Amino acid sequence: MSRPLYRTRVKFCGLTRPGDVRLAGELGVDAVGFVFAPASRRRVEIDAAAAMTHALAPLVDSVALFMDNAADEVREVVRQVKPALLQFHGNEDDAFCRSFGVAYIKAVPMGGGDALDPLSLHSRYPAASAFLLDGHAPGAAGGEGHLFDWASVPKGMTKPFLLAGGLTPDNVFDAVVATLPWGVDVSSGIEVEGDPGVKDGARMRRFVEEVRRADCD
Ligand SMILES: O=C(O)c1ccccc1N[C@@H]1O[C@H](COP(=O)(O)O)[C@@H](O)[C@H]1O
Repeated sequence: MSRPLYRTRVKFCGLTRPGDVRLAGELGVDAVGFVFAPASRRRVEIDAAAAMTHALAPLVDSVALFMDNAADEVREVVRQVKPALLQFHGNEDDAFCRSFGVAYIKAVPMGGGDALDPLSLHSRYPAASAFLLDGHAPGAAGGEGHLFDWASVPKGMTKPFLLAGGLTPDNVFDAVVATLPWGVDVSSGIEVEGDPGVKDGARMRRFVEEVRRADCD
């Protein structure tokens, strides 16, 4: 399939350091994610995330990630961090996700082995801006580098989808060519080994280069 002038969006997730946020912007990344999921090893405090937004380059979005957080906490993040998008990884329904007045992405676990039915997904989350197809199993958290079979990405997605789960600078070229996603989302694949939340500048750079190479393919 030819994709003239197509640009795959890139989101770096689980940032915990202002310097990584700054570098993401310099590399031309479209969005950075701050994790508020309760049990995450990359969870940041609300005031730390708000401070990191000052390191965002112009035209780079911030995304706040949740997994079954209480509504009050989501509201407080929205108030203080002012994210452009919310990303939900738990059992939140459409009414909950859209109740904060901020566009949202719904994560879909692809690691359970069941075929994904795009029609039922779209009808369960009619207000979602996009879906994030992630490699973890249903009920599990993301950010653990779990790949899934890209052949299971359904063809009939009428909303944009982000591909996630186990992406690295070494496989993202193949991932983009195989699935033609709206965007890709990565966390552990651009980190310093064994240090969740600490991104590796060289891996960040190579990840973006590989996405751009795929866009020219
Ligand atoms: O990053 C986390 O700690 C996290 C916690 C709970 C839900 C989702 C989480 N991260 C998301 O998972 C994807 C895939 O991560 P990886 O690249 O496989 O490490 C990541 O893009 C985050 O959006």
